[in-house]
Amino acid sequence: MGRGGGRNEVDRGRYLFAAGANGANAAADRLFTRRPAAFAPNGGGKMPNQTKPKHFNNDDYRGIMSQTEKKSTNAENMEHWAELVLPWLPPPALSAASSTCRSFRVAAAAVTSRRVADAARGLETYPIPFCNPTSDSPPYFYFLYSRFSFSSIPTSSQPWGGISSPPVAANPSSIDAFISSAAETNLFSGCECADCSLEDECSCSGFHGGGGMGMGSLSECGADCLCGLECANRITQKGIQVRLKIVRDLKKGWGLHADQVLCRGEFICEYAGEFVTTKEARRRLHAYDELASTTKVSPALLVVREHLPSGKACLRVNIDATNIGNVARFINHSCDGGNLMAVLVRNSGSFLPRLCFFAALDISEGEELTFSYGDARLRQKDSPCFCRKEACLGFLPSEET
Ligand SMILES: C[S@@+](CC[C@H](N)C(=O)[O-])C[C@H]1O[C@@H](n2cnc3c(N)ncnc32)[C@H](O)[C@@H]1O
Repeated sequence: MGRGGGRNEVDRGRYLFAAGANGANAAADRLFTRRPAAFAPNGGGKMPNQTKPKHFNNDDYRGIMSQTEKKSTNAENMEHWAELVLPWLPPPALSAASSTCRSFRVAAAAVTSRRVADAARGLETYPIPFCNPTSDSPPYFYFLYSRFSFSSIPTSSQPWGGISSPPVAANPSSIDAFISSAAETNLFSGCECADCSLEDECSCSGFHGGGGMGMGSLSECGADCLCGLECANRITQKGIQVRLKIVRDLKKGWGLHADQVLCRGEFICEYAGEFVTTKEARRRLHAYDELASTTKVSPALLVVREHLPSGKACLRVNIDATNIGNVARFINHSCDGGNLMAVLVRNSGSFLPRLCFFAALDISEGEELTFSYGDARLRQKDSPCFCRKEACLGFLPSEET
């Protein structure tokens, strides 16, 4: 929008918002019922029996009416525009827009409060609110939301904080789209069970202890299976089914907390983000390190190593949730291993595993959810750890790339 155009909108918006659509209509109603003297062409005086003044016909009233209607329509248009545009803006642009006129300021405040109320943008079963008791930062963290991991950026922008239906998120089948030629060459095929919950019947299901980094691994039904999303062997494919919240800590930044009691073994969430190659992961880690020295960036690039059964090879999976991912990107590190158990989950027919979190023990409402970021290896630029556990080593584990 040009400068002049913007100013024009500002002036119109300010005036119209002050008048208000209802106020304008009410004024128009009064015009027709009482016909105040001020509108009489003779400059006033009594209008006996509420009759029309001489020389002042219905067309004059219609003219006044249509002007009033136009103003109220413009006000409605401004509000409509604000609702369409503002949810697409990242915080700096939203704040710039809110300073242009009163309608935009009101609309921007509404967008912000809807963002604070649900980090998941209506894409999960329950809203996941931001809670900031510290006031040391903006009231929410801005990122694009994806319920599941994906292999290429699905969209460069996404509305957040609007009142319309939620944005479309990547779905579990996008994982399978990233897959291997194995499925195409029919090396894997899905199950055809009548009921996959009967373990000995379904070839897809199974839990194996000690996968990558000492984690367990789990197999679930996949894209080639005949069962649907309701299948009992797709626990991790239905998104987050428990109540969570994101709480700000002065030392650790945002952290994910339980907002209900969670039982040991319960599925919490997947670590959703973008699958990147190791070369790209190295490039990004380097860039995030550089940025961290000048800005408050909080990188969320996780490297998972899965040791293959032969013991000789290892599959490395890099998941970057720094800018696009789900709320697992807020899970902080704990030196004692935390209360979450990381499990590698592979959908039948998929080559790449997904990293999923289950409750490692019973968790009370309000408790922070944490896990161990891995073996602590001191890097040159080590970051201090504030997990506040007895076992704390004093610095965060970090990946040697
Ligand atoms: C995956 S993010 C976790 C969410 C992050 N706290 C935020 O505000 O976005 C990882 C970053 O969180 C911070 N962090 C995580 N665990 C921490 C801990 N125990 N002590 C201090 N900082 C921690 C570090 O800045 C780390 O680079």
